[in-house]
Amino acid sequence: MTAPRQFRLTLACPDRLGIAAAVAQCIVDHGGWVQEAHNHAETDDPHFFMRVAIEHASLAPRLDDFQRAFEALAARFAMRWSLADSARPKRIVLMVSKQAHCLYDLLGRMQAGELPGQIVAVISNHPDLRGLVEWHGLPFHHVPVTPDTKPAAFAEVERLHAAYGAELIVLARYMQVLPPALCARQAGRILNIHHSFLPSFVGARPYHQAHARGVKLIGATCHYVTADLDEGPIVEQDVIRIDHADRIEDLVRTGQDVEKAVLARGLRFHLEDRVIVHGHRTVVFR
Ligand SMILES: Nc1nc2c(c(=O)[nH]1)N[C@@H](CN(C=O)c1ccc(C(=O)N[C@@H](CCC(=O)O)C(=O)O)cc1)CN2
Repeated sequence: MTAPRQFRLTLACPDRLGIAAAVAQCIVDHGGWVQEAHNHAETDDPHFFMRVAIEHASLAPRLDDFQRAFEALAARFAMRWSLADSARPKRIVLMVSKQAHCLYDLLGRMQAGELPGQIVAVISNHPDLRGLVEWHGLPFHHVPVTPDTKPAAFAEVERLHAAYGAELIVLARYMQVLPPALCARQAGRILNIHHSFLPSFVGARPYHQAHARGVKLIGATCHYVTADLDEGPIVEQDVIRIDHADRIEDLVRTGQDVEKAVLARGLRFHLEDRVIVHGHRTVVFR
């Protein structure tokens, strides 16, 4: 059963009286039929966040009028907003190094029609996973990264990103640090799966750190990528219990299942326009 086609309106602005009423009125004035609505008022730093799912057929006939009217409303409330069509899946470039578990999972979800987005290509700094990707009928690009070649390598990544018309990069266990300029140009459009329950154990070897520390819970974190390693706004997290008998390889095996589930959930929230970034934090209308 395919999900009903809808527009997803998301917005954020300084909080004040009448925002929700004005938004609802603008939708009704243009025949919009609301199917789902969430809002959140941040009290510490007074800000208002809203996501409204509108039946596509109800608004489509007057879409241009609605967008003009909403632009005027947005100016009145100093709002940042976006309107997405659920029938136009976002184009995704996956990046991976050698570990395949998250790539396998996302390719499987794509194959099963579960992923509300379109994977258009895979980029890796190793050749190892070419066969798996091409078996799924997707283009694979091997872009090696060494300290000397890093600037040219990421220039090639950005060229491919533009060539595929990508709207999202997903780091599915990509083990190279992205340069600040790329992070800035694609702010809010790069997701990473980090194999720890952040802010604990940043870096490339969190399972080793977790084992050494003797923690009883390990986890994974899906976050937007910024120039500051593993510091980006968090979209989704989860944990799983371990114990004294677990060796590092047991943590890696157990953790992989959490990584796959957290990345799939975080990616779906982004693809369904359920995430609004606010400074260093996110509002997620699950
Ligand atoms: N600008 C950013 N780039 C990346 C981030 C990020 O948050 N900001 N996350 C990483 C993923 N990651 C952990 O989740 C991670 C990957 C790699 C390293 C690291 O230290 N890499 C070494 C090389 C390691 C190797 O070759 O195996 C390095 O780049 O020198 C830390 C954390 C993806 N990129």
